[in-house]
Amino acid sequence: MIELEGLTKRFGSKVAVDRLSFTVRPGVVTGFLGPNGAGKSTTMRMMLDLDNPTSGTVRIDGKHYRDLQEPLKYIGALLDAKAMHGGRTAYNNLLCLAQANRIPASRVAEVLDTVGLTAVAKKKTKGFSLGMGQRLGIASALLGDPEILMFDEPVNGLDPEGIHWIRNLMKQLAAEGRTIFVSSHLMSEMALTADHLIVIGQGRLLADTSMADFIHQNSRSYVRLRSPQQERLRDVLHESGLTPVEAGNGTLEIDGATTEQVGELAAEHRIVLHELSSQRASLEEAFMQMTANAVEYHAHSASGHGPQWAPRDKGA
Ligand SMILES: Nc1ncnc2c1ncn2[C@@H]1O[C@H](COP(=O)(O)OP(=O)(O)OP(=O)(O)O)[C@@H](O)[C@H]1O
Repeated sequence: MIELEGLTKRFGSKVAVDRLSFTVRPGVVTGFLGPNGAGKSTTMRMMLDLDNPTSGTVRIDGKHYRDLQEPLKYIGALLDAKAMHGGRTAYNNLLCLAQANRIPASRVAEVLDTVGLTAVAKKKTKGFSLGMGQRLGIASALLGDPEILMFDEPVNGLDPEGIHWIRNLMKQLAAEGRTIFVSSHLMSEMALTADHLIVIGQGRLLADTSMADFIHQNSRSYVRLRSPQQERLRDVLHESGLTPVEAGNGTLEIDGATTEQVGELAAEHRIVLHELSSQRASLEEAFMQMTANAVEYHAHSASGHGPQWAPRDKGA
């Protein structure tokens, strides 16, 4: 378990992390979301004692990081996959880390196997692709067999097979009862991986909720339908107090209705339906909706000369 209480970090006059309090629990994958510059990396660095908080605390299984004996056995992290020694082989990079943390050398081969790098174990890492570097970074996080794992943008540079692999790995580690904390900008991927979400904007906590509740609370849900008898259907819907809206391609959308309600109404009036579905916005839409006012930079698209980045008004 990771517990943050009033965690704050200032860089000069810039408040990068602003009184963050939340708990990352075991047994689930917790996604960490926020627009660029929201303070995610700074928060993760403070969790690992790589940055000192200006105020507030982080506890790892009830203790400060610096009080953990052999911390890699408590918490493993992938923050910067390029942080390996390029002149050393994959095996030797991990062996050095293992020896420095009193982890048995036999564990190196195990984690190389877990991440699929056994065949290149004896190759120097400077020749590694981005994806291989990510896998090696994940191997180093797993080295101490920790109960808590933290991944900053783990799918960065991975191909579809690699993305699928890391998704399953995180789910499997969570199912083993471990605490998994992961940041990503890839919303579609996060939607498939995380059970719980922590969302921050401009250093502040915006949401600490389940994935399902987050999408439910921050997006529109509606019923979509198509019928070859659209005029008649519209009349029937209106008579029942519903307000269908034309959505193009012969499709109607109705807010505040259920598929059961609309389906039964259509059947009652012997109206043929070619489509009847319940629609919910994606995590990406919900995220954009929630963080709209917490994005540091927005593109001006009206110029016709490509995006120009400009600071947004940072009121409340
Ligand atoms: N060492 C530093 N000195 C000064 N400002 C910093 C420093 N590190 C981060 N910041 C600022 O703190 C804010 C939060 O940065 P951080 O990298 O934690 O955000 P992030 O959510 O990880 O962003 P991204 O999604 O772009 O990686 C940003 O405004 C950044 O410019």
